[in-house]
Amino acid sequence: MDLKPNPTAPVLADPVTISKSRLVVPSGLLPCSPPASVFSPNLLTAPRKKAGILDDVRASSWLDAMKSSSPRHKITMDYNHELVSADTDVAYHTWMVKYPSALTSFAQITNFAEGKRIALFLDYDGTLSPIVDNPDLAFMSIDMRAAVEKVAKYFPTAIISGRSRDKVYEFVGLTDLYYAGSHGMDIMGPVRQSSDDAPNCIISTDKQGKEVNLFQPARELLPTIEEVFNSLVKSTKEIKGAKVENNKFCVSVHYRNVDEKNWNTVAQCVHDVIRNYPCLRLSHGRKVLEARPVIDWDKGKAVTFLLESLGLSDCDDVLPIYVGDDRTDEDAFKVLREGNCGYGILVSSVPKESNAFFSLRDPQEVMEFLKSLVTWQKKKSAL
Ligand SMILES: O=P(O)(O)OC[C@H]1O[C@H](O[C@H]2O[C@H](CO)[C@@H](O)[C@H](O)[C@H]2O)[C@H](O)[C@@H](O)[C@@H]1O
Repeated sequence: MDLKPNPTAPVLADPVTISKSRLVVPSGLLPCSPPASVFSPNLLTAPRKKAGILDDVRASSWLDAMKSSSPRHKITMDYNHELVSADTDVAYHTWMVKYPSALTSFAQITNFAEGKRIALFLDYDGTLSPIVDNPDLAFMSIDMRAAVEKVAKYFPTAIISGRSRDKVYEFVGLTDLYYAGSHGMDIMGPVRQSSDDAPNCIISTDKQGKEVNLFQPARELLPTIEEVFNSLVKSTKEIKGAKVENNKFCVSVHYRNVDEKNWNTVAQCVHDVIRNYPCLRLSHGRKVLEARPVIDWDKGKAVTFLLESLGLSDCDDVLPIYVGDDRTDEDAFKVLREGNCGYGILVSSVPKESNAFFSLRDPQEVMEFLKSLVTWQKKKSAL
């Protein structure tokens, strides 16, 4: 799979993912379907398909994607590239013309927010916490936690992560926020006025005993995902550095610490397991392959869902801002861009094609941005 930017292709399209979902997602649930179908109860009716020769081709295309996303193989413009050189510094400044810094454009953002309520959506890894080798040690700093806590006092704030909801809650450790785990497939939010349009919602209680709404559109697949997790742990156990993470509604296979000469073994192991589960598809993040349910649900849908749940879906009164660094965050950027209703902010220290409007270099700048929002809101309230 070639991840190089192609001006004629949709931004960051993932051919493997797309072709697989086209095979199995009921037509009414395809991304272009009208919003009414978003909460269809039939999200999991994926027909069985046989594994075939195409699957081997797909396994090798995943290896290509893994290689092309490594710094030695690419110069600019892709999602897992993490080295910064003098050349890329020049490229970065050129790129920033298209994706200006949210800090230097702060006045523009807040001008647009005049008379509106800001709703804030934050990704976790690479946004609130720096990318580190061991996913279990991706802690956010004390300062960042304080900044998130403050900003959430002034603006409705949600964390939307690829991690399991419990895990990201453990990392963030703040109560006055909303949390969506598994790339938006596990949302704990406020009780909706009407759940007619969201049949996968159940009433539950949060850790403080407060009544909340739990939305888990792939709930039926939990045993399957557990099974896949166990198979992947088993099949990758001999690969030095490989790590399998159970994110509840998706399974992540990390290859950040695997010698590049063994990446093909990782790709093959993952592919060999996933090919037996047509209800799952593969996607690719920062040095990670992820198996996730074939349902028409992503971080973009999660943003729409949370805005509705919070009674904040009127674009005239609300300005949603989504801050994220990875490919799955693009779904949310796209929803905001296409709905012409909010701003996506891409966190990146290298140029990447994106549906975001603005950029921030790293979590440190994210923290500055959050603090600026608080200062701005405080000043406004004091007037
Ligand atoms: O949506 P996010 O909150 O950004 O989560 C996406 C994935 O993040 C984690 O993996 C990434 O960060 C790790 C820690 O810095 C890094 O070691 C890994 O290489 C990155 O891919 C998390 O472990 C995954 O489960 C998430 O899906």
